Amino acid sequence: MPWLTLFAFSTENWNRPAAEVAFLMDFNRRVIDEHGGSFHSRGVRVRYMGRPERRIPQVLREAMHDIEELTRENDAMTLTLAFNYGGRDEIREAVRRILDAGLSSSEITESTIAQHMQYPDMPDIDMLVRTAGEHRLSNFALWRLAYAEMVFLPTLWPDVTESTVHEAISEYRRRDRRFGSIA
Ligand SMILES: CC(C)=CCC/C(C)=C/CC/C(C)=C/COP(=O)(O)OP(=O)(O)O
Repeated sequence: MPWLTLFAFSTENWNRPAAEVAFLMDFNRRVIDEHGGSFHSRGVRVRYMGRPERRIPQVLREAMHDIEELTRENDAMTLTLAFNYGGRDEIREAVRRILDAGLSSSEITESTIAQHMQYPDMPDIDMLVRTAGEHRLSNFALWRLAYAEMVFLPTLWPDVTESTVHEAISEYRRRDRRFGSIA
């Protein structure tokens, strides 16, 4: 199954001016209102990654929950919206779960950490696309990006079209993924 994850609001984005935060909350609500039905009819499973319980307006939290429930059984693709999400926060949460489960230090492997993240079934990321000419991770998916191919584009997010996506995929196909090996 293909996986696509969009970084829609970070744990640091609360530091933006209140009007911008309100815009992003509203924008994300509109994504659900305007596209939720089409995601469902195309068999897309929509999931939210991050901390919905913290500071998110209730009306948006309910809409997030509803679209997750509606699309739960879909299997054409998983669209994860990283919302109120931070890569460090995700790792911190996994460590907390491991301690709560009473695991001892000898039981901690890389797989144990991955298995205690919010979505243990989520695979490592193959390609990261960062838009707007920025060249940083901004606390996104730190664990799963270990061997991701990074594609940086000058295009601003609102200007991204299908052809921008094809361009990024073509760039990815030119890459030689070695995972620490030599071949
Ligand atoms: C549904 C959807 C995909 C909405 C998109 C709206 C959008 C582009 C929101 C930006 C949110 C975000 C997490 C930016 C990450 O970089 P940053 O700008 O917070 O980090 P930086 O300050 O390090 O550049």
